[in-house]
Formats: sequence, structure tokens, C-alpha cells
Amino acid sequence: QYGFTLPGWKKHNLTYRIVNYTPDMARADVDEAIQKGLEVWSKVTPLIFTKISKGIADIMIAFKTRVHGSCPRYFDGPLGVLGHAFPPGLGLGGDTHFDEDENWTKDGVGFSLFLVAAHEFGHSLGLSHSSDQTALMFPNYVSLDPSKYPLSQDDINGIQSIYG
Ligand SMILES: O=C1CC=C(NS(=O)(=O)c2ccc(-c3ccccc3)cc2)CC1=O
Ligand SMILES: [Ca+2]
Ligand SMILES: [Zn+2]
Repeated sequence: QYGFTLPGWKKHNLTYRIVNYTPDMARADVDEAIQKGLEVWSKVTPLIFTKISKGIADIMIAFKTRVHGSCPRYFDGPLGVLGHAFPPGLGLGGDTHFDEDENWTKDGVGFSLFLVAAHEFGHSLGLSHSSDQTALMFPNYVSLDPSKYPLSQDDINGIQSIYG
């Protein structure tokens, strides 16, 4: 596990909310990609994710462009950075934003929302980037075959070192 691991969430039951939806995909496909992106991690930790549809969730998920709201980071238009997520903590902690200027897809042309979400949720749970190029936490987008188990041993070691 390259780099450092941040302190994780102190609780194992986390809530998430999809605040807005990308027009690139059907809502059901966005819900599924997000749910599967979280499942990748809940399968190897004691973490449980519960979807809420209003109020403040631990992990607030939104599609944004350029400078957005009170977020300290911003997006860069098509390509480049695809998303960002904040490490565990109150307020912005855990929140995950996707760049709406990208073409999000379930299994077609563009970026796989499932894969990018799974990567970003790694950050929301406390992981930094990995130098293992087969790892989901590798800094560069690799269009892994989503049907294959996207987690590498490096990812599993990393997340279990936080939530053991
Ligand atoms: O904090 C940052 C800053 C920049 C990032 N670059 S990205 O959004 O283009 C990105 C890079 C790699 C991935 C990825 C890596 C491995 C498998 C799947 C996706 C996802 C998004 C991703 C990120 O989390
Ligand atoms: Ca971008
Ligand atoms: Zn943001």
C-alpha cells in the first residue's frame, strides 16, 4: 500500500445520498453503479452502507462542474480529473463529487461510473493512492473489466489495515 492511510470512520454503519443525477445515464443505472461501487468495499470490511434520499448523509454524492458550491476543489472540464472525494470526517468528509463534464456510462463509451465511484469511495473510506498498477487505488484510470473483481490484494490490505 503506497503512501499513507488516513484515519478511518469511527462507526461502521454509514449513510450515503445521491444528491443529483447525471443526464448521461438512467437513474437506475446511477443508483446501481454507486451501490456496486460501495459494495466493492463493504464486501471486505465490516462497513454497512445505507442509502437515504434526504437530509445529510455521511457520504454525499453529487455530479458537479468547474467551481462548485463551497467545495475547496474544482473540476477541469472534459477529461483530466474525473472525480474527487474527501477522507473520513464530519461535513465534507467522505463526500464524493463526479465531474459532470465527463461522459458517464454503465458499459458503453466514456468513463465507467462504477469504476470511478469504487476508486473515489476508497478515498472516502481513508485510502490514499497505490503504486500497484493493478490496484483500484492506482492514480490513473484503467478501464478494468467491471465484471472482474476490481479490488487487488493491495487494496484489500489497505482497507483492512484501517477497518481490520
Ligand atoms: O483525488 C483524486 C485526484 C485525481 C484523480 N484522478 S481521476 O479522477 O482522473 C481518476 C483516476 C483514476 C481512477 C481509477 C483508477 C483505477 C481504477 C478505476 C478508476 C479514477 C479517477 C482521482 C482522485 O481520486
Ligand atoms: Ca474532468
Ligand atoms: Zn467537489
